[in-house]
Amino acid sequence: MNTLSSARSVAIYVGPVRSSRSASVLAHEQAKSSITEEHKTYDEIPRPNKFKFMRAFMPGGEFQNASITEYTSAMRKRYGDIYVMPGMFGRKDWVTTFNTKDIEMVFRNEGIWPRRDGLDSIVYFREHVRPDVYGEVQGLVASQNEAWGKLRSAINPIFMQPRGLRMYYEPLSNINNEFIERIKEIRDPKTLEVPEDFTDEISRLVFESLGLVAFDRQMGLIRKNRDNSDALTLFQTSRDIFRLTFKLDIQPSMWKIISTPTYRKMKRTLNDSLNVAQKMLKENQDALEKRRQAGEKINSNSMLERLMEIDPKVAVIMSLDILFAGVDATATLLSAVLLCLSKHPDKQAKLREELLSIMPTKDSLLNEENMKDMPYLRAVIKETLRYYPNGLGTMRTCQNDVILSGYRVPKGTTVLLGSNVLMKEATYYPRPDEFLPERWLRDPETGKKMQVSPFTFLPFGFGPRMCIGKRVVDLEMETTVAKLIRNFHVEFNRDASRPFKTMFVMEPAITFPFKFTDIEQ
Ligand code: HEM
Repeated sequence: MNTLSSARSVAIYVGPVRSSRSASVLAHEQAKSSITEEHKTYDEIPRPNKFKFMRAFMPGGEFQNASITEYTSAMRKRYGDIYVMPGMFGRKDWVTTFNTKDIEMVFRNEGIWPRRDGLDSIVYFREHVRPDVYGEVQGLVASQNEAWGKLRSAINPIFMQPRGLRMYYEPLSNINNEFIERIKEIRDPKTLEVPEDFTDEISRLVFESLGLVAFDRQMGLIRKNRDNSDALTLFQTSRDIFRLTFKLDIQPSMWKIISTPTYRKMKRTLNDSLNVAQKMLKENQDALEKRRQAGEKINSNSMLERLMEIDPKVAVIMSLDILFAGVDATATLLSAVLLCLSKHPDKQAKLREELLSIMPTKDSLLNEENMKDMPYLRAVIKETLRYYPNGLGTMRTCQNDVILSGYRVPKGTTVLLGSNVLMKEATYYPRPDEFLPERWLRDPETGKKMQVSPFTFLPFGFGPRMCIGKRVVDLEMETTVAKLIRNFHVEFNRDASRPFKTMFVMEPAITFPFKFTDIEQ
């Protein structure tokens, strides 16, 4: 069955997603007309020797344990703002660029169905190992071209409109209350510090919140049901997939030639998560059916039910993608916000002042209305995304021939866009090493906002293929940070000179035993 055109599915718009077709055609024509023989050829782009590059990732090699930001920065120093990372073992060359004009050029020419390759091991699993489940619906992270366009058009209204999120304020508040109880339970009564493995607690909180969106239920992993085995499988697998895809798809790997232990682990991990997700969503469907049969009129309009309306298969795939794409990135962002506020107590006090005016009591409920009045909270989160960039940037496969830094780059080339690295450069952000949420607010004297090059602040990507979870992240981060800072004064009394490393996305490199002191009022 073609799941997306089945009779019960919502009307699906087959066309450009958000961006205008004519704008993209125009950009393509402009890009084409400006390519001349005077431009340097693709082969002239600086690059390391393929075998030397491969050896650098082997035991004893320079990049053996390097994060993606470490090895791309080392290469940038050696080759400049644009270079080729040679392909190997069935993976194509990737051009990497740190030039804002190139980044803009690639995005402006991304076409109506922007293509982001790079997760080949997941694509392979979905296409060849479990076609029985995925069939024509590969999910947003893995599909391309028209198949991606159809799916994204169907799902966009569910994720990108604020009204879709309204119903989550109350259950999210319950989850945050549970997290606060958990902090009080586990912190040392004398030092008020939480245990070293607190990042696991943060991940459980984020998993619980995203699980609410993905599976319409609270799994209980924070306190009530910490050993829930299905939930633990989903929790663990969604985190493992990221690490495995880094090893298989970003670092040189031979899995396309021979079945490596890492690929076999990936296959088991993907199968395990799929089995649990299918089981859970079947339980949801059965429970709904029972209520329907009992004469209940069901109109919860949750995100999951709206996905089910499109197709139950889309719901399974999307639920898994929410956890895979969302848990680690959001959990690390929350650790980073707490760290920034701990290391900058003046900013924390300023934020609390704002919170006290909106939340007179510690259990004041947050809603769409009062959340609008929290500009400093939003500035703190935005500045954390700049201060601790989550990864290098994103990728696009060029849909047209383009000129990047004066070189002719042919259609079909994959380009790694290193925009996140630019967020720490003084050329674009004055005083880049200072944590200054104020840079995102209007200057009280001039009334002006900082001018930022739009192609240097893209933590959620760009254009029709940008992160579909951005609004969910905003909701989750804003409600949780507000609740925590309203309840506790947070400190971190350890060295935090290198707190994160970026393998595929950023992850903690140290433990985070924060100190949580209750706020009196
Ligand atoms: C701090 C947290 C997060 C960050 C920094 C982040 C960042 C990103 C980035 C940079 C992309 C690529 C965008 C592009 O290529 O233009 C992306 C894609 C995606 N993200 Fe997120 N993300 C986060 C959380 C989430 C969450 C919570 C969800 C789910 C609710 C999610 C779902 C997705 C999906 C499904 C895609 C693929 C979209 C597509 O290809 O159409 N992300 N994210």
